[in-house]
Amino acid sequence: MSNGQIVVSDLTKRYKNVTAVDHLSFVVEPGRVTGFLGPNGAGKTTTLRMILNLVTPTSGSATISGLRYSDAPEPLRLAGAILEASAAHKGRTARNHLRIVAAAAGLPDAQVDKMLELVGLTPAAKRKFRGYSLGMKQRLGIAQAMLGDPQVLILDEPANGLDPEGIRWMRGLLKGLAQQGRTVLVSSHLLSEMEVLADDVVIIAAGRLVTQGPVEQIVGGGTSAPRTRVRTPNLTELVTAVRTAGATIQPNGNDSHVITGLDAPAVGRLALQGGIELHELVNERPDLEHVFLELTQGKAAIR
Ligand SMILES: Nc1ncnc2c1ncn2[C@@H]1O[C@H](COP(=O)(O)OP(=O)(O)OP(=O)(O)O)[C@@H](O)[C@H]1O
Repeated sequence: MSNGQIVVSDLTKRYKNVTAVDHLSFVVEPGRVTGFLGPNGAGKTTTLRMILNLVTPTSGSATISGLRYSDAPEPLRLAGAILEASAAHKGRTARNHLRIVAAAAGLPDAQVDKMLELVGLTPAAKRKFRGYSLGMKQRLGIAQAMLGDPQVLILDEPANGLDPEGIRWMRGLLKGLAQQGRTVLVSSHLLSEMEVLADDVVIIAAGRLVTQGPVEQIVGGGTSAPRTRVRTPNLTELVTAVRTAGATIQPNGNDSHVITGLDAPAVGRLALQGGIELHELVNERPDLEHVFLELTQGKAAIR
C-alpha cells in the first residue's frame, strides 16, 4: 500500500535544554509539493530527520505510506532525501559515486545514467566531485535521492546555493515530480520561491504547528487589513484624506506609498472626492512572506 502520504503524529523531540519538536502533527499528500516553513530553530530539520529515522523521537511517530522508514523493505524506493548538499568522495566522478550508491542499495546500474540525465549532469558525469559547484552538488543530491525511483521526496533547503536559473530548474523538476503523483516535501527559507513552488504549506514555529493548508487558502485567509499602493503628486492632500478616513499611509520607496486599511476602490473614491490626482493605484495582495511573519511573530525565539 504505497499511498505516498507522510503522516506525522504527535511527534516530540527533546534534547537536554530544548524541546526541538513539540507534539507536532501534520499530513503531507501525494501529487503535491508541500513547503515546510518555519523561522530559524523551528525544528524543521529535526522533523525531517525523524521522518527518515535519522533521529529517534522522544515520543510520537512519523510514517511514509503507512511505514516507519526504518521498517521499509526497500527504503530508497519508498523515499529519497537530501538533507544537505550531497557529499561524495572528492576524487570520484558523479557517475561513479552514484554507481556505488546504486550497487549498495541493490538498484540497477541503468538508473544512474537516467538520473544524471534527469538533473542535467550528463555532460559533467565524468568530472571529479572536487570541481563541482554548489549548484552541481545540489543536482547530484537530487539524482541520488531519485535513484530508487521513490514515491516520496524529502528535501531540506534544496535551493541553497543555486543561482536564479538553477532555482527555476529545480522548481520545474519538483513540480513535474509532483504531477507524476509523487509526494514532494521541501523545506526552505525562500518564501517568495515557496509561494510559486508549493501547493500546500506546513508552517511551524518553536517546534509546534502554526498552520497547514493550501498556499492560496493560507495567503488569502490572512486577517490582515487591505493594503493599497499609490503614487500621487498631491501627497499632502492624500495623507489628510486617508487619515480622516481612519487608515494609515507610509512611504514605500520609489515615490510610492502604501495605505493600510483601505482597498483600491475606497482609495480611488477618496481621491475623486478630494480632487487628488493618482498616478498609480494597486491592490497589494498579501503574500506568503507577510502571512508567515504575521503568523510566526513573537514565536521565532532564537534558540
Ligand atoms: N543534536 C542536537 N542537540 C541539541 N539541540 C539540538 C540538536 N539538534 C537540534 N537542536 C536544537 O533544536 C532546535 C531545532 O533545530 P532544527 O535544526 O531542527 O531547526 P530548523 O527549523 O531546521 O532551523 P534552521 O532553519 O535554522 O535550520 C534548535 O534549538 C536546535 O538548536
